[in-house]
Amino acid sequence: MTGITRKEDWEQFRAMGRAPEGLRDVVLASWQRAARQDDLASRTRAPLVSGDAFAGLHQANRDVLGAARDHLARNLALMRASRALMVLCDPQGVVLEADGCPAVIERARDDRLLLGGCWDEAAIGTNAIGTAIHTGQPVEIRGAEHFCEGIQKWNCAATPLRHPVTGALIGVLDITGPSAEAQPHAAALSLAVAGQIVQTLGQDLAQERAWLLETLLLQRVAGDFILFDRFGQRISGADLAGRAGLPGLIRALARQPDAPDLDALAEAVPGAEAQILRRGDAALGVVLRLPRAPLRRQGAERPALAGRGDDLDALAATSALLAPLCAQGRMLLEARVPLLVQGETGTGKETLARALAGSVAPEGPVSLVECSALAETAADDWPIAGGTLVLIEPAETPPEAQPLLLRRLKALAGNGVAPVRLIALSTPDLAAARDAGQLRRDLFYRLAGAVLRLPPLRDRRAEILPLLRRFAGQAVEGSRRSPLRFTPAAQRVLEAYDWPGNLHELRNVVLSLSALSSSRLIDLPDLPPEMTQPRPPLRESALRDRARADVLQMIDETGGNLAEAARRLGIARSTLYLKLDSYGIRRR
Ligand SMILES: Nc1ncnc2c1ncn2[C@@H]1O[C@H](COP(=O)(O)OP(=O)(O)OP(=O)(O)O)[C@@H](O)[C@H]1O
Repeated sequence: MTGITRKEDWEQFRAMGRAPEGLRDVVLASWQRAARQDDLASRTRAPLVSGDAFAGLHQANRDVLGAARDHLARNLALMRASRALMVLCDPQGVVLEADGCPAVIERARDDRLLLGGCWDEAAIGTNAIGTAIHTGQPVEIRGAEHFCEGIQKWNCAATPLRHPVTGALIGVLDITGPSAEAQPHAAALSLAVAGQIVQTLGQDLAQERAWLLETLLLQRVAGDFILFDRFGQRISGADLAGRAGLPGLIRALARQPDAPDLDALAEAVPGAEAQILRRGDAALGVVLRLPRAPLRRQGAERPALAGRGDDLDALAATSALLAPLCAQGRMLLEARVPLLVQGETGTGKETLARALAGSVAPEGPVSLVECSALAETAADDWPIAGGTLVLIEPAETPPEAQPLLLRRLKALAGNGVAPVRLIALSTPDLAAARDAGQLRRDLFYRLAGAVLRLPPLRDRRAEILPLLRRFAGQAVEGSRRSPLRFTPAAQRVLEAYDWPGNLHELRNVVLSLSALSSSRLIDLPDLPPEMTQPRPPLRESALRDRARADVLQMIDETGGNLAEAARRLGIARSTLYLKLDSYGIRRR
């Protein structure tokens, strides 16, 4: 602890630039910065931002203001009793909130230690707010340690506030009182209240993250995704942190959700689709849906996820139900019978197709084609020299592209030199799509040489716990966290749940729980409420009515956009069409 800085010390420094003995380093460094600014010494009070600018700052800093509100109110009586003010500033030192002893407020008004006053060092020299911002450390500045004489009537103690997620400076909490009156605990109190505000902000943000995860779970997102909060921090999903500028892009997206820079995003993650998640008017996060493997050209390198021979063995070993499917699939594919793999979303159709392709033709390329993206003219780059062609959702092939698809398939079959193996993956019943006139009959018979049906997870309950453990392990890969464990009660609920989104849903639930759990042990209260709340038994007709109501509500919510409605329901578009048909609803 060093001695008290007297007015003479400050005058000596001003006149001769000589630092008084015992002056604290933090004060000396700040004085030297201030002395380099020509016009600063003559300032008598802090500058004021305009009313409009202040309103903008209030809005921009609403998170920290919201987190601070209760703490400021709770300390008001103490501030009044100790003849002091508690002041909250933004990261540039502009006062956003100030309250305390009325007599002190009156005096502080003259110096503009009030809403909109700017207490940055560059604006009014050495003071606790400005110096805490400059150094990033808590600091106390007493009486004559202030560089501008007009504000030497104050003692102030300030603590920088740091964002609980990003660590960025988000404001300053300051306690100021007259220098003639001792404020022995001001520094400690400023430190304590600043800590409480940051803690509350952290809790608010944790709630936001939980809301984002729940929202995503309810949407039953199929396929791979990455969920970000509005600060560009990844909450769940694949780690693409290495992609240049991705967090910045996500922050920009969440800040300006109505004019997203989709070009920049497409450049960072080609083919990804961004959806802003909003609660009321506030954009709280962004989910990036990652593209499926794109169309692969002949001879293209095998996709990273491509199956290998041992993948099929591993898949077969998962359950007694998958083993015969894997064995039959392999024999059929070896005999070049076109395979149709049929199953609800997330039952593992693509995984099975890749494993089959890898086991039968380990060296050949695996080419995936999204049939919904086929156009009348765009199939020239199909592989025709061996390998496996996987057609995803053939029922979604636009009608105008179906003749071309048929011609292509005929050509592939007739290529005796290096014939292509064919696997089609369909979520809706492809025969029903054929009967509904959605898919040409000749196309259907060319694709469905043999049908492999992947049952939904609710009919493969023996796989649930092993999958749970596998996904829990995947969730912590590359991190120091330990895999989640599940209490017996939680395991029973998870095993009994119906999993309408199948493995996608199971994986999403485990990834989300893993991201949120600090204890690493999941019990009943941690599970999504829809799993633990008892549901009254419904008769079949009531079930159908409810499903119909859900579908219609989603279509309503998406303004009639069927593709979007299907995506949010977690079903293929063709399935939605079939459902609408079965409800007797005509679509445009
Ligand atoms: N046996 C398995 N073990 C572990 N993970 C699996 C297994 N089978 C599938 N998965 C994972 O489950 C998810 C769903 O699998 P997949 O994408 O193959 O299903 P799908 O039926 O093709 O889904 P969709 O109809 O939505 O395209 C994927 O994340 C996949 O990696």
